[in-house]
Amino acid sequence: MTMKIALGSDHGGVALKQVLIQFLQERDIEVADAGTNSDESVDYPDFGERVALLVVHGEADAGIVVCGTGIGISIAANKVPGIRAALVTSPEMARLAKEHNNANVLALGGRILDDATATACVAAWLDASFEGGRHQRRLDRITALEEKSCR
Ligand SMILES: O=C(CO)[C@H](O)[C@H](O)COP(=O)(O)O
Repeated sequence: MTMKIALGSDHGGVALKQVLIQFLQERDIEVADAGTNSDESVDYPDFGERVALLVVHGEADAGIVVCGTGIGISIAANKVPGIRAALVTSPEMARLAKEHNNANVLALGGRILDDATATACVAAWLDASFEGGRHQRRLDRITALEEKSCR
């Protein structure tokens, strides 16, 4: 079955988002582009929310969010219960974000990473598998924390 990934960015991440869309399509991965699609200044929480909702509603298998640093848009995506957005700057972090954290959203900085490093991060995240075990116990604690703080 084809995997579907939702991508969203602000103006600081739009150029990298386009590079990543092409990279994913070359790997036969279906893409849902949640915008933005120009250099015009926009607010990253809107696009972090869009991607996060596509993922938690099951309309995408996972998401990628990009802003200038990746910081703001990852904070925004992580406000949606069920999202584990990981901001990474290296392929090793990206691999561990899947193996240990089962990150369902990858966050990248369009003004921080060059295209080759960013695509290597995405490849490492996609190719890795969640290890479960002690890591699942910790994710269960995060889910419990979400439920506790939403009450
Ligand atoms: O990285 C970001 C948030 O973490 C944004 O992309 C950045 O703050 C946008 O800045 P500006 O409006 O000056 O282009």
